Amino acid sequence: MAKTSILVAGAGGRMGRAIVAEILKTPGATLAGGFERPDGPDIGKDIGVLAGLDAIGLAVEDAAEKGLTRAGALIDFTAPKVTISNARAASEKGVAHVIGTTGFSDEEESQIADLAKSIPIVKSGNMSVGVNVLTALVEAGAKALSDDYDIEIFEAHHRAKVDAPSGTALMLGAAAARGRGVDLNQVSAGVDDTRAGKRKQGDIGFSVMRGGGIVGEHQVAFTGMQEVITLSHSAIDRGLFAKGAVAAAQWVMGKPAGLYTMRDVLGLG
Ligand SMILES: NC(=O)C1=CN([C@@H]2O[C@H](COP(=O)(O)OP(=O)(O)OC[C@H]3O[C@@H](n4cnc5c(N)ncnc54)[C@H](OP(=O)(O)O)[C@@H]3O)[C@@H](O)[C@H]2O)C=CC1
Ligand SMILES: O=C(O)C1=N[C@H](C(=O)O)C[C@H](O)C1
Repeated sequence: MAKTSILVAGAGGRMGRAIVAEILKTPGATLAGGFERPDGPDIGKDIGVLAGLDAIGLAVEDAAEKGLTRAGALIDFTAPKVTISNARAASEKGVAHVIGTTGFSDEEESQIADLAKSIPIVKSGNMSVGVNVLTALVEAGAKALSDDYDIEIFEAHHRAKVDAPSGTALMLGAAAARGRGVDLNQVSAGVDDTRAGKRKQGDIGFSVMRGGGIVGEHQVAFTGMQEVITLSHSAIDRGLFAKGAVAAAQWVMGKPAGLYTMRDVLGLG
């Protein structure tokens, strides 16, 4: 099998299944296989059937290692600790890594940056074109408007989402902070605290909702005393993120080691 084929971590997950389906319909993309946790319920099942398609004769494996010997890239939408362990395995085998997982600690972020010294890694909290364009709009808005406009980032997701605020909300917060020339860590409200008390001028606030099957909603509001400007993005289908992830895998194979973002993949600068 060509070393340009793509291995899928968490192939039985919500995103894993969407990614398998996207690889199978993308011209030039080949599926190297998929894996789940060793005691997972999907081990041994046909990956195509799990993705809601016909059988393709590839069974879900119980570890990354075997699949990595066949793959040029690993797409990984799992959980932070799993992704760190996969990044180590990918770097031992010299395989490019596309990371969609969110909710990393600062320590885990720096481990990924270290591993990106030996393999090319694309990492983004949101793989859609729309959100990556939206970050540029938010940065421009924050630059143009004074801190008399309160910035609030609202996100809503399905009931099974684990991390909060979402990776996308944090990307949008970082874009707003860049526009204002401030450090997000110094001005973010709502990430760790309760939001009780008056709003502090210059704070970038985060609000979170969880419910049902919401795929992903994000809004950035700039609220002044006389007007509100709202920029927003709605994800209608997970295939959106899968499409971005497969494009990232095809883009990153053969690139020099380094930590890349979807803005690099999409040529957004
Ligand atoms: N960047 C982006 O554009 C997007 C990012 N995401 C992020 O992707 C991540 C996954 O989301 P989602 O698909 O909804 O979550 P799911 O829980 O549906 O999928 C994660 C999958 O990983 C599996 N898994 C757990 N441990 C391992 C292991 N050791 N090896 C291999 N697989 C393992 C899980 O199995 P089990 O359930 O049995 O534990 C599950 O099947 C989240 O962090 C989410 O925020 C989601 C959408 C878009
Ligand atoms: O968990 C999800 O579902 C999603 N996670 C990503 C995030 O944390 O922003 C991207 C998308 O919104 C869906």
